[in-house]
Amino acid sequence: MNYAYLGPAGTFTESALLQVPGAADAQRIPASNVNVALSMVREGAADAAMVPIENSVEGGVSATLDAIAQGESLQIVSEILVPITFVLAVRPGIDSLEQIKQISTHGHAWAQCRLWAEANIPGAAFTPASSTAAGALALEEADPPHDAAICSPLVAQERGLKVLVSGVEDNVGAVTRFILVTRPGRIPQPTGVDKSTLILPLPEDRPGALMELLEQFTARGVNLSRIESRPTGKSLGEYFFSVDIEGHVAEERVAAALSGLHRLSPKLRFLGSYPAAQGLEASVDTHNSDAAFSEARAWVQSLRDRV
Ligand SMILES: O=C(O)C(=O)C[C@]1(C(=O)O)C=C[C@@H](O)C=C1
Repeated sequence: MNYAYLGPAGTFTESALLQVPGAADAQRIPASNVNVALSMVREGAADAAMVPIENSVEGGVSATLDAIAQGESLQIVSEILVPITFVLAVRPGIDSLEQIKQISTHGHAWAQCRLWAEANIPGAAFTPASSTAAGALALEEADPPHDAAICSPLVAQERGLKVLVSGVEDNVGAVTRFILVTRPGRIPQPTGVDKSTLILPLPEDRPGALMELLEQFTARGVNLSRIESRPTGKSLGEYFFSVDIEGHVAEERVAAALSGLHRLSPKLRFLGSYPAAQGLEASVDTHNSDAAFSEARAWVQSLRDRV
């Protein structure tokens, strides 16, 4: 196996990848952005890609949500959670916060440190970097493009960067969720604590259309753990929904919800069922259990057999 990931080395995405069994000894290919990492999988240059999808403070990572919703189909095979803490690393010659005029980091990291930055370096101009590690590595250049970078403590330590302040995040205990993506293939076996990800286009723009889709989950006792709307990019006001549900397609109630959704929105995209990184086994009412579904199906069949 070889793995593409949002690079360069030292990103939080690489920390997530290193949690995948075997990845530490496998070939790891840094990509300059999420689209490049996913294209490498689509084109066969990588077997899998690790990309960020959701942060507990900043919400969904739009680049990933959009890239997996369109283009050739991909499949999520696992998810990894990484606790997030940031340090403020500076270029040589910077000894105080007042000297910082230019700062860089990944947009998602900046959003997680905005209040700290407003209070402590109010005059500093922000330039987005392709990742936290890319912003930090630029500090090593002969003539760095910025005075400071917000990055992981690990990359600062590994590169021997000068850290002026640690723990600059606004929310202690933040977590980012990453997904491991492959070309469509076998779906991981259910573990009892699983998630499934779907892309749901609204079949038509009319009152109650979203409600009808959501009812498919409610009626089968399927819990949603994330729902986000994203523009399709085609015209103003045209959106699709990116949804995570608790449960595995091998479970009857999930399969029944999917089949109802497919009738309402035939262009829906199933992005995979995979083990949840945390959580409890979904509590399923007796009437939504696999046994209740098979019994009901057998009963209806017995009636249809008499036709
Ligand atoms: O820049 C990195 O190090 C990343 O792995 C990307 C990313 C993200 O996209 O959210 C990952 C974790 C942090 O929340 C900040 C940035």
